[in-house]
Amino acid sequence: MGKIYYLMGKSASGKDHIYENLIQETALDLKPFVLYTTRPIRSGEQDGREYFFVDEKRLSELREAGKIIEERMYSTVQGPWYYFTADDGQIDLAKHDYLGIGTLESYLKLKAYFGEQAMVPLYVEVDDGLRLSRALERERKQTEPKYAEMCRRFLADCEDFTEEKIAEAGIVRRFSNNSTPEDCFSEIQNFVEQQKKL
Ligand SMILES: Nc1ncnc2c1ncn2[C@@H]1O[C@H](COP(=O)(O)OP(=O)(O)OP(=O)(O)O)[C@@H](O)[C@H]1O
Repeated sequence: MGKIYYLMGKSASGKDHIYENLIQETALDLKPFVLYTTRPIRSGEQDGREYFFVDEKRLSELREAGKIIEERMYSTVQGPWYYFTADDGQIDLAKHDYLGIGTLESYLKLKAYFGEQAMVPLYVEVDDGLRLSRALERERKQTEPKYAEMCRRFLADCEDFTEEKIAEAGIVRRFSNNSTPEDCFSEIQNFVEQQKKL
């Protein structure tokens, strides 16, 4: 039976970067598990790669069709943004292993939906000061930097990723991304290789 490897961590902890590297590692043979969002696409992102970028009308259609596994709404400085996971036929655990990115909350809902044995959490951590400076550096490179939203995300993370919530989600193993991206990636790569042998 296949597994869903699920990357989690606070904003700017390096999930996208690690995701890209893991997906490209052909030996791991992980298929992308793509979530949906109604937030505007950022420069450098591609529809169907980081997320499926859809509008609220599409979300309503999927809701009405009973296809939503989990959904979250964030009140941002640009209005409400929805992030959601849909049972749209992309997952076939009889055939493949998958890699997704999400939150603790979505991880718990996926665990309830697909079963605990199907889910492997990959929790990435970076010291707050370092993470904030990486977030700022990343935002500066955007054509229209959204600093207020960056700050909101940083503060919201403190509530979304409390130690209690991490423990409640059953997350024990943590991967530090304080050092180089290569160090963090190779630690996760080794872990996934071990898991695939189980
Ligand atoms: N180990 C590292 N050392 C230095 N910079 C890093 C490292 N890992 C990631 N970065 C940089 O930090 C920034 C945030 O990384 P990334 O966008 O991958 O984070 P994320 O967790 O996907 O963020 P978000 O959840 O906000 O989308 C990027 O500019 C990335 O290039």
